[in-house]
Amino acid sequence: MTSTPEVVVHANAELLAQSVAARLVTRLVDVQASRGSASVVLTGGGIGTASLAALASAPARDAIDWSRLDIWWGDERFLPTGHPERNETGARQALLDHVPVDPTRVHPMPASDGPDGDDVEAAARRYAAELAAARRPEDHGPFPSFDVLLLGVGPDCHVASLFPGLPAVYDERPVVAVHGAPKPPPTRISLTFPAIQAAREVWLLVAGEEKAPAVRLALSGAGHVQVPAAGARGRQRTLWLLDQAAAAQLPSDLRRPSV
Ligand SMILES: O=C1O[C@H](COP(=O)(O)O)[C@@H](O)[C@H](O)[C@H]1O
Repeated sequence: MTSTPEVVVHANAELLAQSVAARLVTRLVDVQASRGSASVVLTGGGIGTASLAALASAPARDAIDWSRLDIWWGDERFLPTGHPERNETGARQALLDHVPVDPTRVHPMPASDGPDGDDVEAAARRYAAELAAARRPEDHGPFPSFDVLLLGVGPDCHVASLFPGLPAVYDERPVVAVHGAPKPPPTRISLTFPAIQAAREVWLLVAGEEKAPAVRLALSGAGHVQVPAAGARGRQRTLWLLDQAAAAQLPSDLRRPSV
């Protein structure tokens, strides 16, 4: 069972990033108050990383108990540790290096110089095992039901590293290796739809006019094989957080301004 998408449009990318940061504070604080700890899945990409930087700069960030937050990734570029193109590197620089996270609760996807070397299939299995070890009895699969799962959207409608028509969009395993991604680097690791759709809330962050056709397609009833963003839905909430440029091709009944 997944939720119907809601759309919120902000005036520009900067306000969008600040709004995502504010929403994260509110949601994670609420979850921690009710359940003790919370989990978030991070995304790479321009607006995803800008949102993390906005969170690092937000005074309210200290309302989050960073020591009771599990941090996962939705996808990773399979490159050496610390490579500037790794999503982990961007997230650490933008946010994680600036807040008191518990290092044992930060779960980056393996790097190509990690314990499995350049065996990306083994690295994907390793991440699946790490997810399985973190699942609780109330979860909806061999992985945690994440509280908030953040995704960027590519102009080709990809989310995480689920690219249109590639085998990963059909895969039932929670984590897979991706070969031949059309966006560099070609080798990646990604969560798949079963893990994404088990999240309580999925938030898609999209900025820029080059993304407007992808946003329109994803919200017009397209299938998830050719339009992976259309399959990104949370069990309780699916929130499309857009700037005006990304929302430009949406029918007016789907655009809800932020004020
Ligand atoms: O390669 C990736 O791209 C997407 C979108 O990035 P953007 O810069 O176009 O916003 C991102 O969500 C994903 O995590 C990343 O690996």
